[in-house]
Amino acid sequence: MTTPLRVGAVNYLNTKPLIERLTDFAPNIDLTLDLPSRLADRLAAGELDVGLIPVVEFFRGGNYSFVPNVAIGSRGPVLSVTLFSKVPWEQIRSVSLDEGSRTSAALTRIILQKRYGVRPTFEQLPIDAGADDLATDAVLLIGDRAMRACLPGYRFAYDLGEEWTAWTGLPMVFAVWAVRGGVELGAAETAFHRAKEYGLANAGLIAQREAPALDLDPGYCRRYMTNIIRYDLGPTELAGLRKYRELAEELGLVAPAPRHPHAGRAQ
Ligand SMILES: C=C(O[C@@H]1C=C(C(=O)O)C=C[C@H]1O)C(=O)O
Repeated sequence: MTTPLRVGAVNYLNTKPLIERLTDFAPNIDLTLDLPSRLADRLAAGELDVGLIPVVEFFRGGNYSFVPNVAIGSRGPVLSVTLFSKVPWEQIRSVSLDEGSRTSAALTRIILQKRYGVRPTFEQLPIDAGADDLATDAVLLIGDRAMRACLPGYRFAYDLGEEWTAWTGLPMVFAVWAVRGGVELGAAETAFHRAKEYGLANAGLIAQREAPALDLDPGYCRRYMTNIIRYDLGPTELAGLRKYRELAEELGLVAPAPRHPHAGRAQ
């Protein structure tokens, strides 16, 4: 009997291609779905062995590794990470942050402070709370609810993937399959790659199946998964990841990476 591998994935449309038939490819995987922020907390608490967690939490984790070449990212607009704002960037003084997010919550702080020179106050927006009528100047939404949100009371709808790439020229990586230190993936590692390949080859079918429950157009869901979200973690995505880490470190959002005394900065 193989020991079960406790795997947690995000319950958003963008994740479906990564988990399609995952448990068929590795029957020892025990898969649960949750918010990205909660997956990160559960992985840190040792309740999961592998989690599709926000990259900022990957950096905070210390002893994690990741499944190579799999990610949730974008290059340019991402369509599902939006800062709705009543005022332009420079005038934002208060922000509500989606409870499900950690990467984009930190990204919001980074862009506000490093790109626009402002340091607003932040509060958390509970996952079930409506966002139409908040007292804060801006509200960050991610995932499926960001894709559906219209929020006519907010003058601006800033796409943070688009902002990031326009600013840095690099892709943005939001989440990776993080593996807790000491966990051996064994044959399951192949399953993560097979599931991704299978899921991406069947993005049209996934879109058709998932769209009604999301109350979204199937063609829109298909193009989101096929043309907008980037599931690879290649050299340019890794460069984007390093840039994000560097900025997050500068703001004290993650602890500085331990560096070999004689080695140059990994770049
Ligand atoms: C692009 C997205 O990436 C998500 C954003 C995350 C975050 O902000 O912490 C975490 C996981 C990703 O699934 C999205 O879901 O909209």
